[in-house]
Amino acid sequence: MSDKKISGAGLRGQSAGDTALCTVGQSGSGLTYCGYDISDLADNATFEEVAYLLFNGELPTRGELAEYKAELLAMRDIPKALKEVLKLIPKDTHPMDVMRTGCSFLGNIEPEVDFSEQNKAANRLLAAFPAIMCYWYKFSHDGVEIDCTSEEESLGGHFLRLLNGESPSAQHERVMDVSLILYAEHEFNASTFTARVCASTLSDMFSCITGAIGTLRGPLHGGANEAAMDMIQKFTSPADAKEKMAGMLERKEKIMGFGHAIYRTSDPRNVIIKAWSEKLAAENGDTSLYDISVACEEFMWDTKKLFCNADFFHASTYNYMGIPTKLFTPIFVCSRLTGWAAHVMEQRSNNRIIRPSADYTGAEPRTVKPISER
Ligand SMILES: CC(=O)SCCNC(=O)CCNC(=O)[C@H](O)C(C)(C)COP(=O)(O)OP(=O)(O)OC[C@H]1O[C@@H](n2cnc3c(N)ncnc32)[C@H](O)[C@@H]1OP(=O)(O)O
Ligand SMILES: O=C([O-])CC(=O)C(=O)O
Repeated sequence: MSDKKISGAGLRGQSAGDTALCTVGQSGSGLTYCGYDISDLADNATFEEVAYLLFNGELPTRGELAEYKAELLAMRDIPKALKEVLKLIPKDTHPMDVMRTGCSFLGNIEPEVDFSEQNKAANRLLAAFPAIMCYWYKFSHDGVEIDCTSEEESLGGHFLRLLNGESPSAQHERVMDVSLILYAEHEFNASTFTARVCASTLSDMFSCITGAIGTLRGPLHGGANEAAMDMIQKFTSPADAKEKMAGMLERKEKIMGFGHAIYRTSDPRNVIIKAWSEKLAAENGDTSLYDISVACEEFMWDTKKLFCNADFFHASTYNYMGIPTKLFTPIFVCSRLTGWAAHVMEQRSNNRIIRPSADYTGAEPRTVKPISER
């Protein structure tokens, strides 16, 4: 697969516009946000700094960061009307549909009136998404109406606090922070492109993000972290994993969490999240899920030259932190919102409606026969 030409269906290999936000597969370890390598950001920045970077083009100073974090902290709670809507959504609804509805409804009651409010709208969603997810989850699953505020310093810590009702350990807070950094931005991926197409019609921020959530939901995109978890938890050992994966490949099934539309030999986010998965496995004392995941990685590379994308080791990482599988993709939303919103702003700053052409493959020109003659 490494020598496969990037062309053909799915607009692969075609440039669909300019961006100053991100490069994928070009320099450094292969992923940069506004010129910063992803491994540098994962080692030396926080998610709030990355959000600020994507929205403003520069990393914040100490003062700017403190101000930004205070602004986000003040916007974490969600309105009563939104809580009432979330309470109506059944327990067996997919949480991505909850995120989509939550985002859309917030746009009903706190609309972006004009583009001068775009940063406010983006920051509001960034601050409120953990509450939308956890309020619905805790109410529908445990019948508990949680307090959606917290004094946790980071958004990652805030999410874990709402989910578990207690402050996370420093290690878990940092893992969540790194995970949010890794998922924040990725150039013209399918969900971001959705957001940009919507933005190009001069639609509002909430519509752009709602559409992007629907696109991220699919298992070929963000939904792969959940699908990978469903798969690895069926494997009983590394040997069992290899045997069952061989069967899946024989049946021409897609193995979720492997392969990528742009990267050819590795996804730079994998090595970072994999290292955290290993640390959490050691902390947990039961390394079997990590060992199984490593066996999957080896098997897929040896047999198909397919590598883990960002999603694969996120599955074991989140599982080791006790996060329910169905919340994996919504966490991706909490992070990627930053990339989506930054692309909406960028599209608006130099807009032309996105409207490609199609090659027609249908019937030759013909006339309508009266219905009595058909
Ligand atoms: C954060 C993210 O969104 S990362 C992506 C998450 N998605 C997944 O993990 C889903 C599983 N992976 C896939 O379906 C694909 O690799 C995608 C959607 C990510 C990329 O799709 P494409 O760009 O079409 O893949 P690509 O052209 O590299 O595929 C090459 C070949 O490898 C096969 N292949 C690619 N990924 C996989 C996989 N995970 N399992 C089995 N076979 C695969 C393809 O079927 C294709 O075979 P073919 O040439 O016989 O048709
Ligand atoms: O770029 C892509 O096609 C998918 C991806 O990895 C992402 O959105 O993070």
